[in-house]
Amino acid sequence: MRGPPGWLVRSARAIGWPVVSNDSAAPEVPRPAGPVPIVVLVSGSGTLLQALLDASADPAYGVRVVAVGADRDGIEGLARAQRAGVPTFVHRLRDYPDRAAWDRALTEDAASYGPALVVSAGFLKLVGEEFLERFGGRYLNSHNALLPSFPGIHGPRDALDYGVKVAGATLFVVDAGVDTGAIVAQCVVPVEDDDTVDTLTERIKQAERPQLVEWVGRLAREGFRVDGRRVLLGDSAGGADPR
Ligand SMILES: Nc1nc2c(c(=O)[nH]1)N[C@@H](CN(C=O)c1ccc(C(=O)N[C@@H](CCC(=O)O)C(=O)O)cc1)CN2
Ligand SMILES: NCC(=O)N[C@@H]1O[C@H](COP(=O)([O-])[O-])[C@@H](O)[C@H]1O
Repeated sequence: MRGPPGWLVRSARAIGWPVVSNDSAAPEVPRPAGPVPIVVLVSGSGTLLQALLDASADPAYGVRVVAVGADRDGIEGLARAQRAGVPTFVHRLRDYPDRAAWDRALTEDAASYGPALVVSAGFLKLVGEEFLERFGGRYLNSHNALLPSFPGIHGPRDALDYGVKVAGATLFVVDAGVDTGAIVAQCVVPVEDDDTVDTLTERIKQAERPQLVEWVGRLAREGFRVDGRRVLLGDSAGGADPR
């Protein structure tokens, strides 16, 4: 995958946030002062979201969760956002005539908060073309398996069924495939002989939370670009320091 195309760079910059790009014609702009705004998408208990909320309480982290979106009501992830005073929005697939209409509503709501990055943290829906056109190259997903093994929504179960000896989590830049985007970071945990899906899922999450916090912070603070299968941080990407 190439870096974001020129029009996407311009649309990100239109809201005041630089996207480091392969497009040498796209002018660099200085990063605005203040924390980098992110929108987080959730479908469940939201412990990854909580890790981001906790980290962003420290101004030195440099990231602010400006909104939390979900595909369902009544989940602890939304309650965590509300307790933190963060606005929420919900779009249930079944409330829309088709998937494209749902994708458009999700895209528009997320975009209305002006995020520099969107982060899926346990969001159990595939986003569509409109979402990827708006947020392509700046939409991250944390997945509870060591990609490219065990994509989908049952990573720990599929890993156990296969009999692997290590499992883990992958943070990647989402593309149009399912869990196929360029990898930002991976962490590894052992699989124990007596593991159940629940124990392995929890062990993975314990490693996944600090990984997510560390890398969302670095990507947001330093800028990045996608070069083929590699994700390069601002300085190593040869781009201008976004600060
Ligand atoms: N276009 C993409 N959207 C998203 C990706 C992605 O790689 N490409 N990653 C996800 C999260 N994800 C795993 O990390 C994931 C989410 C959902 C599915 C999926 O098959 N969902 C079904 C519904 C399944 C169900 O609810 O039982 C669906 O959307 O219809 C696979 C992987 C974030 N979005
Ligand atoms: N493929 C998507 C997927 O399965 N995502 C996984 O859901 C969990 C969310 O936990 P949380 O709700 O406690 O943050 C995380 O482990 C995340 O990788």
